[in-house]
Amino acid sequence: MTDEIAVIGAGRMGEGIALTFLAAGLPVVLADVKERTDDERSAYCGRVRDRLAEQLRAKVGDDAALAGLTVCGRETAELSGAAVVFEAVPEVIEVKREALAWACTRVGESAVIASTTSTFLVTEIAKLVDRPGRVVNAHWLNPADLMPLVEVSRSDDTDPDAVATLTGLLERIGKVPVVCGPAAGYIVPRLQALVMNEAARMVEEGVASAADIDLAVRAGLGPRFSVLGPLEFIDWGGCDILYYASRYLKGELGERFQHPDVIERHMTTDRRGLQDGAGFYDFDPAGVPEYRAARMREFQDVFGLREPHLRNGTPVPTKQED
Ligand SMILES: NC(=O)C1=CN([C@@H]2O[C@H](COP(=O)(O)OP(=O)(O)OC[C@H]3O[C@@H](n4cnc5c(N)ncnc54)[C@H](O)[C@@H]3O)[C@@H](O)[C@H]2O)C=CC1
Ligand SMILES: O=C(O)[C@@H](O)C(=O)[C@H](O)[C@@H](O)CO
Repeated sequence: MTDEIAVIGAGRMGEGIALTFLAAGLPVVLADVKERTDDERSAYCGRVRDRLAEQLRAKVGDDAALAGLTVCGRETAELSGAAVVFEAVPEVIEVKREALAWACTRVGESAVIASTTSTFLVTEIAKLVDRPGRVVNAHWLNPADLMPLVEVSRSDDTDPDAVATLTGLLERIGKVPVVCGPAAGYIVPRLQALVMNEAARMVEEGVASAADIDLAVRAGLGPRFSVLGPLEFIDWGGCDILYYASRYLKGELGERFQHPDVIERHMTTDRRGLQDGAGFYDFDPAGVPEYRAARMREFQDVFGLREPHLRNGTPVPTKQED
């Protein structure tokens, strides 16, 4: 496998992906495939290159890795050497169709094609290329160069080697790939859509100010979930707590708080979490004290990092009244 990466679309995500690979020392072809005049293309590619040079300097101390970057237009892009091609054009299916059809005429036989789409299922994206088995969705979070997670979504038709190539590459540059099926919203957008909508609803209902809701998440939910994922926290705190809380919240706030069947099953099959030695995870009783202590140390590390930031974080710019 060659080391070369191609990125199609030089916007927010395309630039962030290119920056990530360049900083890791891998060569990148960054192709701007929007129709433009020669002058527009030249100016656009120049701006992208300048921005990446500046970001590389900020990230790794110099822009030496810029030597591995080719920024080009669709007329001159040479993608045949790329092991993995990341498509990062706007979230419009016709635009993706056009860009991927173009890419298929340029990429090598064994290249993996990874779409950064936030919403389209991998089964839909696979219809837009010549060999559907080589298509995987790679959902980077924004900002792409900083967020460790990349959600990798595959379908039953995806070649397992394509998934292995992509996850191997991501791990090699220090990312944390998580593989999921072809379900709408992957993992993070699905979870965060509920959280963001509920936060907005609380502002609308006058429960608290936007700033206080955001602080509650930054000082509470966010740091906690960086140590204990939500399923681990169900086991940690007790499935019974979630079960009774869901019933109460459903009664007070509505149907959207209905728990799924699996929560009811865990209640009736002695899988309430740590207290039963089983839940979403199985716990070896002998290992539980050390497990708890280790997680508490992780909490201390996180709060050590977060405290000053929470107290002295960058203020949100506020519009001044005339
Ligand atoms: N912005 C975000 O926070 C995130 C975006 N994504 C996904 O990444 C993909 C790219 O999004 P962004 O980088 O935010 O978009 P963007 O708008 O910043 O960049 C898109 C790039 O495509 C070019 N472009 C515009 N119209 C085009 C056309 N008709 N044909 C070809 N190229 C065209 C633009 O000039 C730009 O270079 C989308 O699928 C989006 O859903 C995924 C995660 C987060
Ligand atoms: O989590 C991200 O960085 C992105 O995937 C998004 O924010 C999505 O575009 C979406 O979840 C926004 O609601």
